[in-house]
Amino acid sequence: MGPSFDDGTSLYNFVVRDGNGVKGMVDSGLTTVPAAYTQPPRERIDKESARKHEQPPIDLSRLDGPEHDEVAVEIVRAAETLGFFQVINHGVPVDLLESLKDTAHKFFGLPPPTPLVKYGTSFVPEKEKALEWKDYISLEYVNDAEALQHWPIEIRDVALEYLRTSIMMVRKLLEVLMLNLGMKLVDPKIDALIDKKMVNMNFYPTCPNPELTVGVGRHSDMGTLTVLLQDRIGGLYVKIEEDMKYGKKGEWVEIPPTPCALVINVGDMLQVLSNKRYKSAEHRVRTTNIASRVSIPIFTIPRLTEKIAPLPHLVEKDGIAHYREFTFVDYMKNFFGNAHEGKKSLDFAKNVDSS
Ligand SMILES: O=C(O)CCC(=O)C(=O)O
Ligand SMILES: [Fe+2]
Repeated sequence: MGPSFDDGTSLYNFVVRDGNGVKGMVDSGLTTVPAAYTQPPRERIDKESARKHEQPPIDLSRLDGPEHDEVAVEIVRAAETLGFFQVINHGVPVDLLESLKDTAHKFFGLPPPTPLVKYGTSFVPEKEKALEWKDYISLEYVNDAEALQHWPIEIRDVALEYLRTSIMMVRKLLEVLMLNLGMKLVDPKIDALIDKKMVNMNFYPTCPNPELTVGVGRHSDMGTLTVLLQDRIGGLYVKIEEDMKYGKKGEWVEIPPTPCALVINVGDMLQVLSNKRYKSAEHRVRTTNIASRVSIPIFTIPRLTEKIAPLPHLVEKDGIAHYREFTFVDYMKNFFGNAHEGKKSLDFAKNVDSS
């Protein structure tokens, strides 16, 4: 008889303690998802009704030429509207993107236990509505030497190269976005906003009941900017915050997999600093019964002790501060102390006077 996934303890033991992951459940021949992974109806994803977001990717190589200002406007527009956009000619080698996806598939194909891989979400049943259909590994970057020492050997070299090349791009994007907010940026401020970096590898195993599950539930990213590499399977949906030419408020649009492109999204910290101009959009990921999917995000977050608040001259201009000042570490504790619930994490920083 195969393992039982009906009660929380044996599920936890199999998936987490014994390191089999969601993938291990699938490989054991499971035909229906266990109750713990079944989402309440309002969280399920109706993939038929989601349209694709059809904005073409932004060509970042144009930032270095005579069209710099036009590209800067495209970046700012994207951050102010959907909060998600795709970029090409981003400086991250295209063959590296391919090897990252291959490496992720191979890594998650290794027999368990792979001790550094975390399975499911927080496994705090009183907080989670239902678990996510996902296995992942999170690599925190402190410096090259520590990464070389602690990151799993199978993935560390490609992950480091990805981080190195992506961060140069993140810096350029942040300069454009901050300059548009009227901030003359000296490098140290940018550095403080992207002081901490994490490379995650997400593996979404094939799911027997994709209509009942989510790969990742509705959330916004807590940091500054996120870079995301997705494979060709697709399934990343973003919620539109206000009516725009390609969609209506509240509608979900899919960010279509685009060859050679990276996805960029605004995190909560940029929404706060910009006093709500830039959108840290709610997003989620569906599962499929066709094939497993990998995605590889880089999260950039501020220094833990950094004080975050809307920029004072924006508050003056707007006549209101939509957020109060807080220390980033407190924001982070609140973020991880609660289950994903859309953009609720931002309530922590909301000013009582703000609508
Ligand atoms: O897998 C994806 O496409 C997105 C994952 C995501 O939103 C996250 O890890 O924060
Ligand atoms: Fe995310």
